Amino acid sequence: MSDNIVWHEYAVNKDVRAEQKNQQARVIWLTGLSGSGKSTIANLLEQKLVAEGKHTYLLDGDNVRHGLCGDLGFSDKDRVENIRRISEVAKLFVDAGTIVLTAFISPFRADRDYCRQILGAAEFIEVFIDTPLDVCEARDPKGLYKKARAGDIPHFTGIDSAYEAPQAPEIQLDYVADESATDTVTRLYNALTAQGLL
Ligand SMILES: Nc1ncnc2c1ncn2[C@@H]1O[C@H](COP(=O)(O)OS(=O)(=O)O)[C@@H](OP(=O)(O)O)[C@H]1O
Ligand SMILES: Nc1ncnc2c1ncn2[C@@H]1O[C@H](COP(=O)(O)OP(=O)(O)O)[C@@H](O)[C@H]1O
Repeated sequence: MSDNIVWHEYAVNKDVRAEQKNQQARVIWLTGLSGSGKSTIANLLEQKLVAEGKHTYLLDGDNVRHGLCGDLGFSDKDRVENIRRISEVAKLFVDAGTIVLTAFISPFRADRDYCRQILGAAEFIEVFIDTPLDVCEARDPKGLYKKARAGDIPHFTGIDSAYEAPQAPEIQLDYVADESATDTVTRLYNALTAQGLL
């Protein structure tokens, strides 16, 4: 942090903004391997929340890497910086009273915990999409696993770059063979409401 900077408090704060939107602002942080279903699930869940009149914003790995994080690659160091920036952006959206959905691999526990720490535990909901590597690889929606196995993509998560599974996520979505994405999202939605997280 720079020297000589002082935080300003404003009258219109996070609570006022969230109350105006009639919702509890928070981050629903989806984490899992490439192909585990993060983007698909985030997309369907956001549609469901918007249909209920909620105010949302979806931050997606591939999309953010086209702009804000366009200078970052997939070394451990760059992934740490990627998740740090996303965490700060998510915090700003929560400050704006928004329900934020994030869809990043976010492979390192310490980086997810950083987001939990800067937001506060009540505002950070970690959702582990626990789709096994062999299923993700069989799906291979973008053909990236095939390229990674051929040696064309170095540091690919699950192949030659680590994924540290959450140890105590608020919600764990266990893989259910042949379950549709819509049914998985219903499972997630029901878990969120049952725990009073929406
Ligand atoms: N080396 C390597 N490892 C993993 N993923 C790779 C890699 N190279 C490119 N991609 C594509 O980038 C998407 C992951 O970006 P993220 O910002 O979510 O990654 S991270 O959280 O910083 O680890 C990821 O998107 P998803 O498949 O949606 O997870 C891939 O499309
Ligand atoms: N139950 C499910 N939940 C999520 N995705 C599923 C499910 N069943 C099959 N899929 C498919 O798996 C792929 C997941 O890809 P994607 O959402 O891009 O994952 P990620 O964002 O984690 O890389 C999609 O092609 C999706 O249609």
